[in-house]
Formats: sequence, structure tokens, C-alpha cells
Amino acid sequence: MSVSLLDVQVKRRGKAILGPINLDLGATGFTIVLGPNGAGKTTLLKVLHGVERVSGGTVHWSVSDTEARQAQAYVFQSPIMLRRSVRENLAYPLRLLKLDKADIAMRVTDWAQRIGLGDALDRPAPRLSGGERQKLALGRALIRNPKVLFLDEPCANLDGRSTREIEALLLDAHTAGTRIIMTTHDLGQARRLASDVVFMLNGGLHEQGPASDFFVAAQTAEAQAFLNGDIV
Ligand SMILES: Nc1ncnc2c1ncn2[C@@H]1O[C@H](COP(=O)(O)OP(=O)(O)OP(=O)(O)O)[C@@H](O)[C@H]1O
Repeated sequence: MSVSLLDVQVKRRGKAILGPINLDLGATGFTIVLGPNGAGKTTLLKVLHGVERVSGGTVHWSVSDTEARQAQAYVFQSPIMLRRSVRENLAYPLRLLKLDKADIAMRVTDWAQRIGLGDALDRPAPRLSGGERQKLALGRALIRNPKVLFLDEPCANLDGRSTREIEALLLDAHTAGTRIIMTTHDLGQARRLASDVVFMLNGGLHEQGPASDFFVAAQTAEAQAFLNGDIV
């Protein structure tokens, strides 16, 4: 399921906060969206997911818009949880799909184990630690087996152990065929995970390419400066 943005622009209060931007993302890969604060990374993800109103241009998925939306999941930086148990949070997206009870129960148990919450099925989600909550958010997204997964800074404010566990879950999902598009401020994480990079600056697409090229020989002075930790 690939996607193309053609001259996409987002304006808020008369000011362009994204674009015009042209971007092609293929059906596979682990794309990391990089760029300084305010570069437009979150806005780009929301446009791709269809939850940000565009002021101009078109977003074209290789399948119908309905099919594209159903095949996507989005994990926010501070995910909103049901104020219910881990079990209920994992079951919720499957109930929406109207799967039968036995199937839901089986998948919930399986995913609770995969995200390290197998012994916490009856714990209320609000009582989980930050890392546990983020793993639950990821499990809730992956349990539907999405073709495309968007993540906005999924490891912000998490400790090393939780970050490592989330990265392992993401790499497993990617290996299993989920296409991932994710923002991060953590360059080490970007290097560990990315197959390709989209570098944003001032609301525009500044550079795009395979991670092996970008991290070794970024094309533009701004991307090089960003990688060196300079303010751009
Ligand atoms: N609803 C809005 N109304 C007005 N301006 C907005 C709105 N949403 C975002 N912006 C502005 O658009 C720009 C891009 O924001 P965006 O959150 O996409 O950047 P980002 O690269 O994700 O930033 P960060 O790394 O800080 O999360 C910023 O200047 C932001 O202040």
C-alpha cells in the first residue's frame, strides 16, 4: 500500500505550516521522519493518516481511501487509554471489527504476552507506568495487524529498557510485513530502525533517501548540520 502526496499544503490561520510538499512512500519499509522542532513532522503524519485537513493538493493511496484508512493504525506520543483494564484496551479495536469472542480472547492473551503485560491483563490502564502504557498503545495498534503503522515519538520520555522493548516490537512488526512511518528526535534510534529517512525543515520536505545514504553522506548542508547536532 503505497502513497503519494502531490502539492499538499496545510495552512492554519492563513499561515502555511506544511508544504507545498511532494512525497512518494513505497509499500514497504521503515521510514523515519526527522527534523527540528516545528518542522512539520507531526502534521505530515496526520495528513498521511487522513486526520489533518489539507488546504491544497492531494493524498493518493494505492488503494481506496476507505481501505487505506482501515489498514492503518496511529500511535500518539501520549496515547489516550480507556480507563479500563489492559484486557479491555486490547479487546476494544477487535470489538470494532466485530470478531467473535473466542478469537478476541485468544488474540488479547497473545498480544498481552508479546508486550510483556501477560500478568497484567486485569490491571487498570491508568495505573500502568509510562513504558507499560506505551507498550499497551502499541499492542492495541498492532493487534489489528495494520498494513501501515504511524508513530509520533513513541519513546519520548521513556527509559532505556522500555525503549529497547518498543524498538524490538517495532522491528518484529516490520519483519512481519507492517509498513512503518515514525517520527523521532532520537538520532540513535533513527539509525537503529530506519530503512529510509524523510528530513523535514520549515514545513517542507528537505531531503529523502535510504538511511544508509542519509546517515553516511547527507546531501544538504542543513541535514548535515542536523546530524551534527547543530541548530538548523
Ligand atoms: N493547529 C495548529 N494551529 C496553528 N499552528 C499549528 C497547528 N498545529 C501545528 N502548528 C504549527 O505548525 C508547525 C509544525 O508543527 P508540527 O507539530 O507538525 O511540527 P513537528 O516537526 O512535529 O514539531 P515537534 O518536533 O516539536 O513535535 C509548528 O510551527 C506548529 O507550531
